Amino acid sequence: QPKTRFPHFDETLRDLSIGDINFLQTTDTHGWYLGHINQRQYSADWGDFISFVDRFREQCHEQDSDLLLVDCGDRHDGNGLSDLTSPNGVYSSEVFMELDFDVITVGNHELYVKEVSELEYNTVVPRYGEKFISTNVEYLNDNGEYVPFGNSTYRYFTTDVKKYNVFALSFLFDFTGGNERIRVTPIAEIVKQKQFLELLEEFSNKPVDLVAVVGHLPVSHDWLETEVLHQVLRRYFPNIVIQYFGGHSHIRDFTILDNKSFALQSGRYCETVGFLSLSQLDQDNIDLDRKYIDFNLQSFLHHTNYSTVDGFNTKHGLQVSQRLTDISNELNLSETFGVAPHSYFLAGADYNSNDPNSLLRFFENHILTQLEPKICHENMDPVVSSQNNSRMVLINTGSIRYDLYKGDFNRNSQFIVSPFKNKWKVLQNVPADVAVQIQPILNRGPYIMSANSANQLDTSQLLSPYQRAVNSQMNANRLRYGQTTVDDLGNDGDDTIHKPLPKFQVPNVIRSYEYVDKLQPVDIVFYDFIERHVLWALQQACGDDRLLYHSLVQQLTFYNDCELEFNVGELLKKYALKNWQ
Ligand SMILES: O=c1ccn([C@@H]2O[C@H](COP(=O)(O)O)[C@@H](O)[C@H]2O)c(=O)[nH]1
Ligand SMILES: [Zn+2]
Ligand SMILES: [Zn+2]
Repeated sequence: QPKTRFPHFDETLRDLSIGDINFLQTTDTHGWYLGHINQRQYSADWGDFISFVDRFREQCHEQDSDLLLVDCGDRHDGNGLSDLTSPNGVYSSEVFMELDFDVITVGNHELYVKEVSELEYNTVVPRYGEKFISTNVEYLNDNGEYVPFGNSTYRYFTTDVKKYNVFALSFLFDFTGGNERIRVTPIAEIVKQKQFLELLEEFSNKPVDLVAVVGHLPVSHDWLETEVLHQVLRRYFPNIVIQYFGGHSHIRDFTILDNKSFALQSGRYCETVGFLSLSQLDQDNIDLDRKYIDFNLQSFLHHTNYSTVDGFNTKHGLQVSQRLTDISNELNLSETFGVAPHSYFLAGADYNSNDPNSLLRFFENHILTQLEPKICHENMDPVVSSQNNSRMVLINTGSIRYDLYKGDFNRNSQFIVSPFKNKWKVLQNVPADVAVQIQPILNRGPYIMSANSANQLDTSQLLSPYQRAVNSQMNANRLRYGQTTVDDLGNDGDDTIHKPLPKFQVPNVIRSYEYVDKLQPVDIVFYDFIERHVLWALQQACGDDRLLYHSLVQQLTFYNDCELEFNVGELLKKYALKNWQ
């Protein structure tokens, strides 16, 4: 980390208002513990955050208040620090675990790959002991038994200062893409199960001052699973505060479920620390504050009343920052592959109007076309038709995770832009009139969330109605671009006042199309992660011609032995080495 991490912004910061019980939330960190090198706004690292938590706890305790720390999962996939080890997360988990959490749980990114789940279960779960919980995710252990993915399905504890009794639960959304060690019971089912209802019954008869649900699911009103859960919890705890913490959709959000129930979600990628305070838990009118703290030293110092970094940093925080530098060197994260001539934006530039700054257009025109067929495994059928056919290479935009910044493009940036190690498959000899329909069909269809199911979500639904509302921030011209959140409490949640970032619609899938003549049959190449979705679209495109659909599907095969060597991140590196020197 360069020493210039302390950003000097002119913006006035909104203060946090400490209450009887206070929370700091992280979610969807995806291994970004080194901080954002290209964005000063989010340039603090995990060591700085550790100092912040310690300093803020001191402040809360001085005011006779509690501080609890929660993490809602998705700690893997999205940064070289996490994804350059095998299994991914070896070093990033070590760094993450330097911080004590009061309640912690899993996200879907701890569950795709078996080795990642094993690492998580065997190291992170024991590290946090009773604080690591999961109510609806189970792990198949080496004895062949399904056990909670965590120490237990709940945690019941008493806070240090106010001696509040907290009953904590944790839920993952209805995720169907887990590996063979994972079993997820959807919320809609678990709320009918005897064992779960008995647990609620048991604790409704114990002293409980607060029910805390630390989950990996969005908090927006249109996410129905939360509503289903809330109705059941309210039956058992009619007059107790129920506080939800959510994640997964990577936004800042706060919703009000009823007069004693609220939900906070704190963004992604170590851009945001969520803050929540609650006071007068036993009254009908709860006093509360929520803030979305930008992940930088200026915010951290401001909220802990420090004026110098030297005074603010704790020994532990500095040690963790040093460890991060050492790991970064060991993994060679700053090895450069070239210099990007300008920035490319995922949602910040308009894909539909062919904006040259659109990352997705750049991928279609220059990156996907770099893919080469390569047959290495003896038992793999050669792709016979590729030489003469046209070719489409199709990916889900969910596999592209972040903007690509002007300047140094290095080993870390490669994983930041696209970390997944998916394999390529090919449908051969697809008639051109059928092939051209695949992308539009998928883009009209539901958002691709998981490999295993045709899913239900519309991309725009990832934003709550409040997020979608037009944001009329004040004095926009003098401010810097950044997050501008509108939630159930209004538009004063961001600790730093920003000018809203441009945000354009992102399609579900993008594709390159290489052809000599548009009538030629097409080889459609795509990530195995979206196989079910592509076959669904192919079926639609074939219409009544079932024979054609079946003969195409029969020839479905791997395109190459691609593994990491040819994933989209590697193609980007290949392009940078050739064109950005
Ligand atoms: O192998 C993979 C795994 C995931 N994806 C994409 O990631 C999102 C889920 O990410 P969250 O951080 O949980 O929101 C999923 O919808 C896919 O779009 C992928 O492309 N390949
Ligand atoms: Zn996530
Ligand atoms: Zn997620």
